Amino acid sequence: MIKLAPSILAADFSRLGEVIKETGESEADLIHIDVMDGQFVPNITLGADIVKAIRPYTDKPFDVHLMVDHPDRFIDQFADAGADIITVHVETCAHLHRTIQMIKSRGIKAGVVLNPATPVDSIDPILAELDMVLLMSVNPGYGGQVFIPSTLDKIRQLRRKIANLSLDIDIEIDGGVNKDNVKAILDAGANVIVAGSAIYRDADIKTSIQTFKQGMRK
Ligand SMILES: O=C(CO)[C@@H](O)[C@H](O)COP(=O)(O)O
Ligand SMILES: [Fe+2]
Repeated sequence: MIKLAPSILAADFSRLGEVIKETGESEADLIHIDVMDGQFVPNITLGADIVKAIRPYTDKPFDVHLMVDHPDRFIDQFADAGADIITVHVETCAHLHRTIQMIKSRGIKAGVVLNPATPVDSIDPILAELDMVLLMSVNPGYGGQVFIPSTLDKIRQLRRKIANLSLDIDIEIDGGVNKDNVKAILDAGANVIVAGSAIYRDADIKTSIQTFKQGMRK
């Protein structure tokens, strides 16, 4: 199933509750929440207390993308705050299998994120344990960057691998996705699309999401 996960990183943080409510009333399938620690990535965003504060504004699943070193330290906090999916970067996990088990032990979905320079093969041993693989199509840290075209080959490679193993795993793409490149990304085999600036740049969030989803269905 094809899904859209608007990234609130590009939203107006001064009215975050309202933004979550409007996104919740839209055709969005998930709400993508970028957590950055100023260590693994050169930027700081928000923590579990903010996720907890916005949780009452919608029932849509929260897709929490952890861009933090040693993510094991924060999994319980984000699960308690209301995350439905937690993804961790393979580049940050010394014991990836343990981290994935920690997430799943909380009864929520678990995914792994790969930076643009990290090969798809690096997660072969853990693939069968995952609900989702997130392929970064920019180097993480900021919204509004340009999509890296070699991501398309990684999507095809990963989709082939998943099909060969008869697994049921979502492929999510994050970074620089817009109405002009989203079809190529879906055609390559991705099924979950993160979009930040392409969605929240417009004041009318619901219409922006509706239009973006129409473009995904074409
Ligand atoms: O994880 C990240 C950035 O590190 C993303 O989720 C961005 O928030 C996507 O923003 P756009 O590239 O769509 O503006
Ligand atoms: Fe993200």
